[in-house]
Amino acid sequence: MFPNYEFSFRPIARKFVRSLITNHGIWEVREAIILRLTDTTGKVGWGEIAPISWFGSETLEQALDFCRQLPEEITQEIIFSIPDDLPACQFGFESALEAMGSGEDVTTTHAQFSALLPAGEAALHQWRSLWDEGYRTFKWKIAVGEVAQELRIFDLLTKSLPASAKLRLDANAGLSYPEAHLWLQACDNLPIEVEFIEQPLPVEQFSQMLELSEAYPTAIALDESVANLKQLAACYAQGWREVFVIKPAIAGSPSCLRQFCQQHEIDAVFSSVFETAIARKASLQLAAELSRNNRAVGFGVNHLFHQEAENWLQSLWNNP
Ligand SMILES: O=C(O)CCC(=O)C1=CC=C[C@@H](O)[C@@H]1C(=O)O
Ligand SMILES: [Mg+2]
Repeated sequence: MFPNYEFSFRPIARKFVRSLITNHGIWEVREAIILRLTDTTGKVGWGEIAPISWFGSETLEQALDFCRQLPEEITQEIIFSIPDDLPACQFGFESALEAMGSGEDVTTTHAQFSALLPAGEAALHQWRSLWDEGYRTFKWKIAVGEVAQELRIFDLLTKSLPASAKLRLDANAGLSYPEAHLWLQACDNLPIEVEFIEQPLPVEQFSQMLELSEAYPTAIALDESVANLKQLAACYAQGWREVFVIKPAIAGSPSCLRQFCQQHEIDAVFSSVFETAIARKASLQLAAELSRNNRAVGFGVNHLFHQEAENWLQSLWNNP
């Protein structure tokens, strides 16, 4: 018989310092659910449910409905039977359970993180302060503005970044097939390394992305195409062996994710979903366990939020 856990939850909302602009649109506020499990000995485990519905996870409302229909006392059996169409809930509850016996924070330096740059020419003005903070890998959103203008900014950016910097481009599925060719050609013979172009085409154009991955030296990373475990397994089964961007907080069950990554040894880049310190800790622990090829993790996003609010959440988590 599994032990019971006292369960409580509440929605939270955190405003981005400045709107996050991607091909998916403009994102002003990051909403999520913070949950707490308390076992019979009084040990507490915090979890976070941070859906991204336009990536294919459940919506925040669906996650709230799921939490509302649960009893105040839940068991591991309930947690491990959360359906696959609620991947953010699977992550939130299972990582809260794992947090009960939580180990120390994973120590990482900024050099092991990739910092997210603002879309458009604002990137030209922001990279230096992030470089000074210690970041050496940067991600820039493309397919937000007009392609010729973005290629011009890209040229300036690759010439202004130090030669040891690495740059990732994230199209959020917003390029056309011809534009993807243009960007991949523009990535050749540059003064800095373009590590990969992330999700250049829509999810349904998998075969075109597989073809692009074999046609150019610059790697392609799937993100929206592999947002949850079912998609991850499907793309692997269809032959994808380049980069997989894994967002643990929306991928689903951490134990199933571990099993998949250990079984298939994929080239994974772990990525933030703009979570609080609660899901960040659980995600970075998974990244530390499952990352290969020494790729920076896409968690250089704290600068996108007002830090005083983040500190309050950190204290909530440290002093239940
Ligand atoms: O992966 C990173 O470097 C930072 C996180 C990040 O870029 C994203 C998080 C969530 C949704 C998207 O806006 C975006 C992405 O597409 O990877
Ligand atoms: Mg992405």
